Amino acid sequence: MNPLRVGARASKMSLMQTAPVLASLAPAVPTILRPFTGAGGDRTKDRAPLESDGVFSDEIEAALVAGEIDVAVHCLKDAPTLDTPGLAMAGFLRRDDIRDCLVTRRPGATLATLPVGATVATASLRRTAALRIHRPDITVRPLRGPVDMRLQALDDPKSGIDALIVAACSMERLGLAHRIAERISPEILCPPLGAAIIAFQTREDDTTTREAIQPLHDPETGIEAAAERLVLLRMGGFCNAPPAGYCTTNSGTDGTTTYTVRAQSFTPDGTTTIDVRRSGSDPAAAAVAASHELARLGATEFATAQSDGLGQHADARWWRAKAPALGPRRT
Ligand SMILES: NCc1[nH]cc(CCC(=O)O)c1CC(=O)O
Repeated sequence: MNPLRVGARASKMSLMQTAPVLASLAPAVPTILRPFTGAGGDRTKDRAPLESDGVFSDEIEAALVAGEIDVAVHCLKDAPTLDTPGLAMAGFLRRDDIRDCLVTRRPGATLATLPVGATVATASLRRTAALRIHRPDITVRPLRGPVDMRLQALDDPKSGIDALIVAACSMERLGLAHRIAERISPEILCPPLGAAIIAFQTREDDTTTREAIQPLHDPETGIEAAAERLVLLRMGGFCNAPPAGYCTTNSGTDGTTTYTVRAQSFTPDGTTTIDVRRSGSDPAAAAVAASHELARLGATEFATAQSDGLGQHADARWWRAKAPALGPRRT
């Protein structure tokens, strides 16, 4: 068969997570990798625009639509919530560890034992909100850019950064799992919808390519991914904003499978959190039920307020001005 032309972001993490996948398709399916150096890679400045829907993937999707590549590799977390017309997700790799992790400059510290007043670098609203709840003494320093560049900043003693919070799977994909100081419980820091899932996107009508990549697809992850995208769709969320959450699969000894969808929304100053779980044998129904409950408790207002105030999310005063209208802490 003709080689599959695969498009992926050119960051170190993207290339390191994509290369083994390509290798596993050979020799039956030869592949050629085309790296894309789009908007996502070099936004290390904290005044860069928020990571809104599709900012990482627009350029790769355009090449896919134009027929310049056959497969796009995305972190599902960064992929557009709505399928771009003519394109469709064709497979999902088995999910990695969904947890975020703490990476410290000096070994040994955990979120609980970081010194009072330590500086933790993250530009994520979700991570900032969790820090404000669990460690209000910590100074949050906005830091964007590829994970390997954030690590360089951490390791530079002049940066004054004591720790980072990044996805555990991004450290694993970079071959840096040994630098993980603590894998943070999802009860303390809820992962984003679509975390730790690598997705393959093709043209919708390209059955040849869709079949060629089927050996890579993990059905359980596919179901969880679909449930999580449904929550995102219903809540109007996007990569760096609420809601957070995930779907888990539990196979009972009696042959039944139960899906639990957790969904969470919060204000970044940590004053208000909504955290819901819905379970059932139908993952889509669980996702819809969790979304309804989140909306009923006011999360849609959170999401709207978040997207109104994107540039100001680090400004606690802005949040205090908005938060009273959103009601007290619910759960
Ligand atoms: N926004 C950057 C990004 N996009 C996906 C991941 C992690 C990998 C994944 O969840 O698939 C990361 C880095 C991070 O959050 O530390």
